[in-house]
Amino acid sequence: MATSSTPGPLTPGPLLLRKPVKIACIQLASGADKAANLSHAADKVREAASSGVKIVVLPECFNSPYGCDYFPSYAEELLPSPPSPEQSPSFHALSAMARDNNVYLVGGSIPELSQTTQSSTSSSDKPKPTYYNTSLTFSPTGTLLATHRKIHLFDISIPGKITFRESDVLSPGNTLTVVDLPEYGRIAVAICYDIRFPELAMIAARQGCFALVYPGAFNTTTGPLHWRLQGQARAMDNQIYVALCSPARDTSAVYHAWGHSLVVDPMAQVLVEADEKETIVTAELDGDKIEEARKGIPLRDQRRFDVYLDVSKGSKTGSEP
Ligand SMILES: NC(=O)CCC(=O)C(=O)O
Repeated sequence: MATSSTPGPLTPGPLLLRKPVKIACIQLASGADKAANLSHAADKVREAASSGVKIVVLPECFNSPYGCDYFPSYAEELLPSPPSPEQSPSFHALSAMARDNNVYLVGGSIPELSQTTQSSTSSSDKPKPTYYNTSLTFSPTGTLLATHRKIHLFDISIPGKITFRESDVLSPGNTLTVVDLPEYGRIAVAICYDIRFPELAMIAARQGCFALVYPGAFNTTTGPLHWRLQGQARAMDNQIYVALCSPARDTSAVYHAWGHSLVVDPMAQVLVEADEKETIVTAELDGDKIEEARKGIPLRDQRRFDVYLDVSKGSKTGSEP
């Protein structure tokens, strides 16, 4: 199940990933038709599972176009859990994809609608819609294991290139998501822009995860600069596997995703990387590789938390402003 706490003691090395496991990132081509996107995703999950994959990852906003104008009209209610099929066709489709193919499924992300009632002194309390960018992870029996709401919203402005403000429409989540996959170990799930915040990845790694999994949709400005680099950096910092799963690029859409879904190993080597077209990339994850990396370069035992106990407050010895 998902946890959201401060880091506990490190899990002893060999237990991080109990046995090798094959992961797939489905670089899905989706369009404006949600039902068609769900059905296409189901076909691709079946295809991935037929090659022995046990952990399948879908991209950010896999069932809709990506953009602030689209979030409200594609949003689904996820509460109560499980929601009814009317509230969330995507929840039910993802659960069936996991169950029918006997895989763990990190179900990309979907826009989530949460109807919160504002308490007020007036007699008519009106529900206020709140939207999140939310990732659901299912077990091989189709049970929901974790819900991650994107914590860091994608608000950037690079003049002449790209301006995007998720926070115009979306609200941020507030919890780190670590998911136990009983046969294998733990993974962390976060969404796209979350990858730019190494603190999140480090906490997850220190909670004993063997992989950081990011459904994402970088763009054609920052993608070539930072997508692969971020994946390699998080893997290198934490000596852990990293999987990034993008939508395929659709140049007729408003937002042009970078693509290039990839898997990086604990020594920060890219094991597999797509181009921009629809495809499935797979890689075998092996716990021994994590141990090997950590034995050779023993960062775990060399950290100086006595010096940088809390980065938000500067160094512990504190000579900087
Ligand atoms: N969907 C996103 O969060 C995009 C993030 C991105 O492109 C970046 O540069 O960061």
